Amino acid sequence: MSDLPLHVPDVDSLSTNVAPPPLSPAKTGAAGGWVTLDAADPRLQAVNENQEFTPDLLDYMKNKWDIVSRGFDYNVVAVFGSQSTGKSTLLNRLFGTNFDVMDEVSRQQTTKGIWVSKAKDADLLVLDVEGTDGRERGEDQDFERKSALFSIAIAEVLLVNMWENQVGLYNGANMGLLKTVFEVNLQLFQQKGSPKTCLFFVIRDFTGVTPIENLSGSLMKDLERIWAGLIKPPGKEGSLISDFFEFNFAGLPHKVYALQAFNAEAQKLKSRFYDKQDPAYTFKPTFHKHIPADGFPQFAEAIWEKIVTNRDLDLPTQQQLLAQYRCDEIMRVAYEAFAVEIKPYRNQLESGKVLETLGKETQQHFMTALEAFDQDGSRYNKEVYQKKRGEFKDKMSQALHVYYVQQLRNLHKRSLQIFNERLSEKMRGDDSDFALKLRESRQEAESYYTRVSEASKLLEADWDGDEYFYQFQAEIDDIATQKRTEAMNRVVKNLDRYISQNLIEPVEVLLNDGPTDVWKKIFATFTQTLEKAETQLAKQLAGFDSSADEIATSVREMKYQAWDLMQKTIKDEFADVKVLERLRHRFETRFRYDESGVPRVWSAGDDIDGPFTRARDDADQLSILYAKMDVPQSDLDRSILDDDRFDPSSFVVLSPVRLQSIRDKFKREADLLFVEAKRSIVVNQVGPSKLFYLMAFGLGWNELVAILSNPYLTLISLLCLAAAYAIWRTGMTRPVLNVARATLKETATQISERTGVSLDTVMNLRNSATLQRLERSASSPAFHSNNTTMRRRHPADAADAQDEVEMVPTAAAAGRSSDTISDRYRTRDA
Ligand SMILES: Nc1nc2c(ncn2[C@@H]2O[C@H](COP(=O)(O)OP(=O)(O)OP(=O)(O)O)[C@@H](O)[C@H]2O)c(=O)[nH]1
Repeated sequence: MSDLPLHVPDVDSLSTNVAPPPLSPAKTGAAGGWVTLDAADPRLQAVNENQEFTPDLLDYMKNKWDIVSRGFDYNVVAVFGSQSTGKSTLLNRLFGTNFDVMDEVSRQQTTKGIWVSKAKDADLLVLDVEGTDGRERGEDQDFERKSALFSIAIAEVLLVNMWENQVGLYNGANMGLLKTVFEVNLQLFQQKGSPKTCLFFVIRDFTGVTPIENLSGSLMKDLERIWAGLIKPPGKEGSLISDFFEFNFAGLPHKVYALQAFNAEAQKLKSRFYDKQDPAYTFKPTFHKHIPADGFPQFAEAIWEKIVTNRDLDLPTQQQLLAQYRCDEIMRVAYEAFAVEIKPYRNQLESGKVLETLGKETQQHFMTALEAFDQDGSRYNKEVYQKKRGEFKDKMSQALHVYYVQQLRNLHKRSLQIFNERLSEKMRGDDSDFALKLRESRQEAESYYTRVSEASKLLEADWDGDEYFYQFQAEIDDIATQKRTEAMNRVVKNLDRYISQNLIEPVEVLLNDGPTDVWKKIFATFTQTLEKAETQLAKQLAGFDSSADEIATSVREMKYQAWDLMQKTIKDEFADVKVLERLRHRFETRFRYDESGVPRVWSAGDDIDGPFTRARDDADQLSILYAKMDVPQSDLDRSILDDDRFDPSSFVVLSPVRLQSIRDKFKREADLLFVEAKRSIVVNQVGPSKLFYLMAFGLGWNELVAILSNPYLTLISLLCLAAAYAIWRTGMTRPVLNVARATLKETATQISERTGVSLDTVMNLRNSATLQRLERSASSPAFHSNNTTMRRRHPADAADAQDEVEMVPTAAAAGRSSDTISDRYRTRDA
């Protein structure tokens, strides 16, 4: 802080000591916007009309004012107020400066820009600032805001100069301007612990009618009200105006009409700036900005730069405000009409429709609304109008963008539908050329999407629908992959069908025939089928744009699946029952039929044991043949052998234990068939002997003669013979015998009822005798020599055997082929 001299120069002497300042027109002829003064003039234009900061401040502070070496011992005061309110006069009076004072006659603005000078006899920098509300700048408040903010930021004391009659006025007292300045100052320069600034209100032409306390109270109310309305930055929301400012007030009487009083009050006021002992001394240490004097030029320049580049000060003029208000109003009306016009599209779009003419129609509504806005809005401030026009276009564009997005969503669904429909049409029942069909369907769907989405755009807008299109493409990719997989599965399934048709039946036939090279033939069939299937698969997969790798993998998989199918087929075919059936079939074919395929009817003396042994051994050999796939594994396709799932043990079809079990079962069945054959001989042998006929003839001679000698009996006998012949000739023998049997049965029933003997006993007399004979035959040594494993039969088996004996001649008589053997087995099993 400078030690200002205790002597306060007399204001009158100051005014007389200072040479009258030249009028401004004489000082404004310099180039580059700077006002040049002669070298002796100690004033400097710190900021010119172009808002440029002087490069000479340091030079002035050093060479002209000798203040640069004062460290912190200097002060800064600035003035703020409306134009031509005597600011420069006040400064000159108080601080002995020689700022320009307005010419009374022309009454034109004097101070332009910001001027700085040093106070006489004090280390005090004084800033004279261009007045506010000047007619020269009109509505452009830009500079006055910046200069006021600059003054508050760098000065410890800001003299707010105003006429007494301006107190209480909002604009007249520059309250609006101060509000803006406070707001920006708070944002830009006020930190926690920042020094306060003194706002020193100097009421000019003060009459004293209203005491200064009342005027100051009124001003404070206004100031607190505008402070309350400030937009305060975060952290300072609850701050008070007194946190940043202190306030002083002083009244100066009319300079012309009360000159003496003016001089006296000016002298007192001056004392408050010069005399530290004055109780009302103004420059308190708390106001000092703590900038050393040699850094002040840089500090002031930096502050100015920050202010001129701050956008918050770009506030509108009255014209602009009016234009804003009117344009907003015009925009509101135009937008309402526009909203009504476009509303119907919303409902249609929300119902999922694709509106192919959406872009064209909304464009028309857009242009109509814009024209309505232009018609009225264009009459107002061009800058504001253009800005609002842009806002209006944005607003309409945003509303239509919602429609556009909904349209794209609907379009997405519709285009996918088109894709699916086209692909399904092309693929109907035909999976060939899948890739080509897919490409065509996709192209159709995509071009539809692109065409409609482009047509849905607003010409003025820069909407980007790419993201939606990519989503659409991604979904097509997913569907295409799914369809491709489905189609490929169908191809593979068809191949599976082909393979099973060409594999299962031939394998079954080969196994039934059982040639000695059965496995070789089965493998040959398998390899042949695989080769054909591979060719077919490769050909079909080529239509899917499959890579060579993909095809190779599919072929490998197909081959292994074929092998798996063959294994399953063989497993099914080698269930115990089926193997036994085949062995039995083989045995019967050899044993029951001769080489020409004619069924054998065994008669006494026939060699049964020989054919039996050969047939049984032949079937037994077949079982051994079945037990293992008798082919080298290397015959199998390499890719099957290399597959992880391949099991080398799968070549063993029947395990030794199972094989033995099947052979045992088969031998038991063969033995049974052997017994059947033996029984059939016994049955054939049963019948009346020649002796029986001779005895019957001898014993019946008398009855024959008696019949022949009696004409009636002869006639009856002849009739019986004729009837018998007729029955024989007409093939009615069996029905007649059946009738006879039924009669016999009925007779036996009657006898049983009357005699009390059981019916079974009566009916089975003949069979029991036969059975006994068979049992004896079955236990003969010849039988046992051919069947070492045969065991003694249970009586219950013997009863079964009897039924079989009766079936043999019946089957043979019906001429059934060997194919019906299994049926007979089933009958027997049941
Ligand atoms: N009535 C009255 N007139 C004054 C007073 N002080 C100065 N004037 C006159 O008012 C006119 C303007 O004075 P300036 O000091 O140039 O006013 P200013 O506010 O600096 O003007 P600008 O720099 O142009 O804004 C001059 O003709 C002064 O003689 C005052 O206290 N009362």
